[in-house]
Amino acid sequence: MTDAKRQAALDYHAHPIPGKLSVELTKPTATARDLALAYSPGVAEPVREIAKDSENAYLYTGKGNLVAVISDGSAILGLGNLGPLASKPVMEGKGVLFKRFAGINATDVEVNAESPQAFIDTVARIADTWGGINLEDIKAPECFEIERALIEQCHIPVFHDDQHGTAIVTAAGMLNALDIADKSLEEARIVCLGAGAAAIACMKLLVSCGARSDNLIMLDRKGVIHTGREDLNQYKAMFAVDTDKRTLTDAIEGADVFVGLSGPGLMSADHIRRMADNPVVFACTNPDPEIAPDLAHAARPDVIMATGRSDYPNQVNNVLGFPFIFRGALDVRATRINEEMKVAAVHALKDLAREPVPRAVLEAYDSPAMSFGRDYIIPTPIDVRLLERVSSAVAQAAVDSGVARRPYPSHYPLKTVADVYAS
Ligand SMILES: NC(=O)C1=CN([C@@H]2O[C@H](COP(=O)(O)OP(=O)(O)OC[C@H]3O[C@@H](n4cnc5c(N)ncnc54)[C@H](OP(=O)(O)O)[C@@H]3O)[C@@H](O)[C@H]2O)C=CC1
Ligand SMILES: CC(=O)C(=O)O
Ligand SMILES: [Mg+2]
Repeated sequence: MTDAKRQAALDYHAHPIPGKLSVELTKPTATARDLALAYSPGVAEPVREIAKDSENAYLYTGKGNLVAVISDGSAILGLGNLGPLASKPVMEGKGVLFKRFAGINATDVEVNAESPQAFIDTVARIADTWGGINLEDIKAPECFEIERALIEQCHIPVFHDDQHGTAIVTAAGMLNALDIADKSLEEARIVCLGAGAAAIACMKLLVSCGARSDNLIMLDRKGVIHTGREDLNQYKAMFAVDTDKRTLTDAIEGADVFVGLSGPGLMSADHIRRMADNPVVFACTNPDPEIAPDLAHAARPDVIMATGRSDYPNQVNNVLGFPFIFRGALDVRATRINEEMKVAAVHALKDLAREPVPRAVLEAYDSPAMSFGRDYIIPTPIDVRLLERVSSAVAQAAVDSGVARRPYPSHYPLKTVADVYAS
């Protein structure tokens, strides 16, 4: 990043007031009567109702439209383990995206936990406060057990965004990219650099969408994950293949797809030159991808290239998923976010990319034209139709799969965030 851009980012966060979110009032507070309703004595009435039946919290408090974004700061973007407080700008940022794109109020919570169990205990004790929990930037393998335990212990949807949000968006983009390359997921030879939270979940979902495990090579810091290794945790071991390939240079030879969920600058021009025709490269590490798009395009004019960033075409980033997935889940009061809901989100995203792009998106991206093709494999986050399509698909899947506690919303489809409270 240039010095000017770095300073612009710091100024954006510092001015005119520090941070990116604030709390707003939803009720009048001007008069003594208002205060007597908002606080003492009026507030005692909803207290009594919630004590009688906890479901009344959805009626009398903001719980039903409130998501916690919770992190321990152990895997902040691709920056590594920088601790809970340093993760706060990202968690506030996720809150901004929840509100801006799906009308969901979000509180960020940064937990200083000495162990995964301490993290689980802390979150489980306060979970009832929210309508849902979005776990964020927690490193593997701890994230898997943390998510499993919290899903079991909490009565609200718990969703590790770096796993499932990323996997949903990656699968949608991948199906479209391979279609454009005239290849199929079933036949594609895939290399995944990274074997952490995002990589494991992305590869699991690609396999359940049709990719063949024996066509897939995953690498961690020590190289190819193969059956001869004795240092693999159970999550990596699921992807161990019987091969004599050991390095990225070995693995990438002739590959159709590269997915990077690892660290900055780890893919070279030489690597990309070794790939098959029309290679699909998702260099998704944030903020600096495994290979810069300019370098990738210079090395391979036939590349179909995506990054996690907003300033290049094809942003494969979980921002396309989590706001709308939680919107749909909250609106039917789903008990969890299950596989059916995730698959519904994949198809809604994939299909939307094939439709004409609204003028508002072209203006926001200062682009004369965008249409389904190499530089537009997935919708942009600014596209208001995501709210309509993804939230509806997720809510319907929740109802159909039996995890919804409310019927499909009568005020759906949502056309803008202003429709959120229209029920
Ligand atoms: N675009 C998007 O929407 C998203 C992008 N990401 C990106 O994915 C990356 C990983 O995040 P996450 O899964 O949450 O983090 P984790 O800490 O869970 O996993 C990181 C993985 O990257 C591997 N890795 C790190 N450095 C190297 C290296 N030099 N060579 C090979 N492998 C390496 C690690 O290997 P080892 O296991 O050996 O330590 C580990 O498997 C981040 O950069 C993040 O920004 C994540 C979520 C969403
Ligand atoms: C996008 C995101 O969640 C990450 O890079 O961690
Ligand atoms: Mg993240």
